[in-house]
Amino acid sequence: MFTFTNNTQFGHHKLWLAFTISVVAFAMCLSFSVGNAKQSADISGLDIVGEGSIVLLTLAWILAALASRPPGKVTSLLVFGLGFFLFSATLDFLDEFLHYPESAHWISMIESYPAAVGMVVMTAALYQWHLEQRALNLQLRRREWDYRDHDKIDPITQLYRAEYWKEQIYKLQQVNKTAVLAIIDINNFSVFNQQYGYAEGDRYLHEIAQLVVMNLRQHDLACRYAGDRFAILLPDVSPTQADIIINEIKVSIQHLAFRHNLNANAIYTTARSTHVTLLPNQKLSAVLNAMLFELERPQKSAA
Ligand SMILES: Nc1nc2c(ncn2[C@@H]2O[C@H](COP(=O)(O)OP(=O)(O)OP(=O)(O)O)[C@@H](O)[C@H]2O)c(=O)[nH]1
Repeated sequence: MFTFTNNTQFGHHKLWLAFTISVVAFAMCLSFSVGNAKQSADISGLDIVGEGSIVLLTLAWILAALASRPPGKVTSLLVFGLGFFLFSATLDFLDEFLHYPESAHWISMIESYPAAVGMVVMTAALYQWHLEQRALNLQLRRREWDYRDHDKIDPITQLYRAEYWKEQIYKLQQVNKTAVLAIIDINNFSVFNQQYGYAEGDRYLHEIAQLVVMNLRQHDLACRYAGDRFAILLPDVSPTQADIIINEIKVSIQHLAFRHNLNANAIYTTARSTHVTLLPNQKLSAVLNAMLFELERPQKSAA
């Protein structure tokens, strides 16, 4: 759930949290200062549930936006818009309990205006969000294709897991496309873990993942296959081009100078790989088994 820990953005939004509390407090002060309590016979339980839920859900939306988003234009517009909406919703909710004298009928009249302003501001926020997402989509190329499912992202490498890779392969096969599949395996990674610890191993895997992504073309895909293995999908590529790309990834990994703690001496590693061209009518599971078998063979054969 939402907490103030590193996993959420709350820590950056103390002012917006204060703004949200102030909006509710201001609406309450305004209503209580001019309204008188209604007789219980005039209070409708159904309206209280309906309008109370709108207030609670708007608050939940604000908290969700603040928990998930970094500070910036989109977040500010979203929370500002939702804040106006919350103001109207709170007034609406409170007038279920309060009766306003003739002289204070303006309060019921102004109730709907902040909501309308809030909607306009939120529309602007959503437009800005769309522009922001277009920029982010470009950064995500080579890590994510046309379908987002955050549950399938591996937290260590920040790449999608093998399941996603396979789904994208099936999609290519469905439209009769040929593609090259590759698996890259880091050599002797268990020895690295033993020497430097699992946490450093995680950091190493993360850095290798960045390298793999950097070496791909814009429309390729890199995923984490399992353990110290990376899965790559190269559509629209000739066998020679695929050879070059995969070889360059391995050379990059070989040149990665990983530094453990404050140690100036770099640690280097090597990787081996296997790749095949998958035709639309081939069975992925059979091809994958053959690739994994190839990787397990003595290292010369899958170099
Ligand atoms: N740090 C870290 N290690 C992992 C993770 N997942 C798997 N491993 C380790 O990766 C190692 C993989 O071992 P092996 O499959 O024998 O691979 P290897 O030691 O590279 O051996 P070869 O591939 O034959 O060279 C094991 O020690 C696993 O514990 C992970 O998420 N983080």
